[in-house]
Amino acid sequence: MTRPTLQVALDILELHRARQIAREAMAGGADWIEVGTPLIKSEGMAAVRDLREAFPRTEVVADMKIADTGTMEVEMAAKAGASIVCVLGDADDTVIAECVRAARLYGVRIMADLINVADPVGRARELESLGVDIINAHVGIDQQMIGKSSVDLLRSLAGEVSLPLAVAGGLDAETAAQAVAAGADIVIVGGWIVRSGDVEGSAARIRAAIDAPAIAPAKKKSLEEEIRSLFLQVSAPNVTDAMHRKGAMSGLIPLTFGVKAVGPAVTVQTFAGDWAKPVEAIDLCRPGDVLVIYNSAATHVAPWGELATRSAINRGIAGVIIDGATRDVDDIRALKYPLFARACVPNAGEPKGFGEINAEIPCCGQQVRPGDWIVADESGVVVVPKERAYEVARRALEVKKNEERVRAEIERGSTLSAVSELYKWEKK
Ligand SMILES: O=C([C@H](O)CO)[C@H](O)[C@H](O)COP(=O)(O)O
Repeated sequence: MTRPTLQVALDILELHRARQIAREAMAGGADWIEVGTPLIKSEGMAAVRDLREAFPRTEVVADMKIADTGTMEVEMAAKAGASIVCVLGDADDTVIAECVRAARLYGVRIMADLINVADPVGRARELESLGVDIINAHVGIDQQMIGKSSVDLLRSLAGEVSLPLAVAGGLDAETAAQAVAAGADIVIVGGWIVRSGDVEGSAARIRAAIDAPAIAPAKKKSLEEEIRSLFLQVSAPNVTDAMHRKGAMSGLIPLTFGVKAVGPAVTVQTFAGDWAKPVEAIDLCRPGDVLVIYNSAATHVAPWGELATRSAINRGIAGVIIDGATRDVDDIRALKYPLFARACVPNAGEPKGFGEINAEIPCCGQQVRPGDWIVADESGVVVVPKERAYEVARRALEVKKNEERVRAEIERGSTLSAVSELYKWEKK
């Protein structure tokens, strides 16, 4: 088997950072450099020129995602120094044919990207007959967030075309190895390398994985397990960032430090100090649920305390959020239990039995339905609509990964303003 090619996709907005990240990725074992679409949109052909100059002996791939004016775009990328130019596989045949003609004239190759193509196998065959040089089984970043897999797309193409096959979309060391086992000649990795805090090390891990692909049988998780494991890896701020600054409850205090609560909500609506429904709800929760209580935002009387907390622990409840007050905070802290409330007050209420369990409730400025996901840590509490839980969890992990490389650059002595070219990107 020939050694698979590792193409690092520089999906970075700032050229000075892209150049340095490319150096580190090459040191880790990358073969080809891709000037990613976001970099091309941010810096134009200057980015292709710059990276060609910095890496004179490397294949430089311009991810132009050409949709029209094939000749003009291939020509500009080729003249700037690209040796491979990407066209959308979904572009009209006239565009593909023009790209191929221009590529022959300028001595470059064409990679056709199957992102969003309805019939990938049929289109890959057509693209081959139109003369493209490489087919890319690509699942875009937004599509990855709803669980689409580039390795599955690649598998569907195996043996269908005789062109070299590339694969791109959310690959890490494990899935990159699976892609090679499924027939990938070129493995394209963006985020997992370029957003990592250790770019060289991450590239080296992918290199090792694709050079000797050892496939461990994947353990299938349920969707709920998958969502939980993703949310456990991120913070509440990562989650609101992923939701375009939505979902955060306001006015809650984390009463226990160093703990986190993640899980689907069981909701309780009740009147100030009436603790019957909150305590009955404990027995209805499944292990891993989060109990969310609307207690009329009252801060003078508590529907919750130590004995309820001990009961919640016995049921495996992941945490409790109260739009209202709690008492027994010292005991609850000693139990290291994740509890978030508006206030602490010693007054107990009474078990009158008003209210209901598992109806939609307001909670600290947000609406919460049973089954919506809660992510709570020392920064606060976020609610995620159940229909978008997987997607938001994936996006939150992307937010976290994005911060890793930026953090590493600040640790090396830079500042947030310099790393992000803040003045340049202020709204004009
Ligand atoms: O082509 C890409 C995407 O459409 C953004 O331009 C990425 O380079 C490609 O998906 C690889 O990046 P990751 O998915 O982050 O590995």
